[in-house]
Amino acid sequence: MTPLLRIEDLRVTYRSSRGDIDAVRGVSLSLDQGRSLGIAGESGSGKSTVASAVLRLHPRKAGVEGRVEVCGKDVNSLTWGALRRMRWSDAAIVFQGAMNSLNPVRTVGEQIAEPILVHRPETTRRACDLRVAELLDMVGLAAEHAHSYPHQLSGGQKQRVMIAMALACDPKLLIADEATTALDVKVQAQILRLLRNLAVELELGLMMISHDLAVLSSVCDEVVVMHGGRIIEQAPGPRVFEQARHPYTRALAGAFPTIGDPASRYRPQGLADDPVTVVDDAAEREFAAQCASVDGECLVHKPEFARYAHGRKTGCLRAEDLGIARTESTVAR
Ligand SMILES: Nc1ncnc2c1ncn2[C@@H]1O[C@H](COP(=O)(O)OP(=O)(O)OP(=O)(O)O)[C@@H](O)[C@H]1O
Repeated sequence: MTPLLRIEDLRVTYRSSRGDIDAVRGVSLSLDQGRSLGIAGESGSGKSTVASAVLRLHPRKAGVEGRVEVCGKDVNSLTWGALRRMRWSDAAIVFQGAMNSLNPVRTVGEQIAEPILVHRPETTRRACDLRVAELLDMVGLAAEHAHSYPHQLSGGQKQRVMIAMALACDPKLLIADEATTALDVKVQAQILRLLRNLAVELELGLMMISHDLAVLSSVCDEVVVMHGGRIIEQAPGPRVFEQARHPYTRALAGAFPTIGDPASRYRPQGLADDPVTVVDDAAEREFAAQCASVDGECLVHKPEFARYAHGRKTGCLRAEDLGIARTESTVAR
């Protein structure tokens, strides 16, 4: 079966006045219909760049190499017209803080209807109203909310509207990029439950991006962890905590926010240095300098990304010393 999403050796470089930034450096992953994949990592690790590449939303000047396929379509060779059709109909995205991008002077119903009317212009007004009511129901909002303005809704309700909008054209792949980060803990849990239930009911492929490993492990079948533009670990979502082998994943698992100091939010615990954001070929060694389990070899060799028991993959040279046996041969990354 062709995966819904297949990314092969993706590399994305941003051009900036301070020089090139290799934001993604050889990411490969795939996602089947009806499955959910989480992407974890600190700020600057390249998570959103992967999401942008799936919908070709990165700046035009960015350099992109590798292959991205959505529903079997090679995203980077689509014409602009085909790309427009692919967005919303094959894949849709809900961004962090997207709820604040709702137009304050248009009703919720008008805004949910917009992608339907643009992408399916043959839809009658009546059919569109029915679809809006159905979408509101799917995200747990009463049909009357179609007549509400954004300021009349809570943050959680606005995020539900954004999810309804993303689902308007029946995409098969839904990407949620930090979609619950700005919400309080209780509402966050409700939205996560909603996303998980929708993914199951509609048999979506769900890609969830978050710096919060707990959030991802509660929703996703599989979690990959990014550091410095690379995937450094992959594990089944529900077991990512107890089975984390890479010291960076373990540090991320211990991350918690400090009240009153937003800059400290979700800083991985037990690492010595600043996170790697502007990355280069030495990023693995930079991580080694931060790592509590480092030994001499880590400072010299580039770690292999290898497969271990129970569907785990990790890019830590010392994984075997740290408690697991390799079961299959090395895989390219
Ligand atoms: N449009 C851009 N132009 C230049 N550099 C960019 C651009 N977007 C991202 N970057 C840089 O690319 C790197 C990866 O950024 P990205 O946003 O993908 O990381 P992230 O893990 O999603 O972080 P966050 O959680 O903060 O969004 C960072 O160094 C970032 O500063």
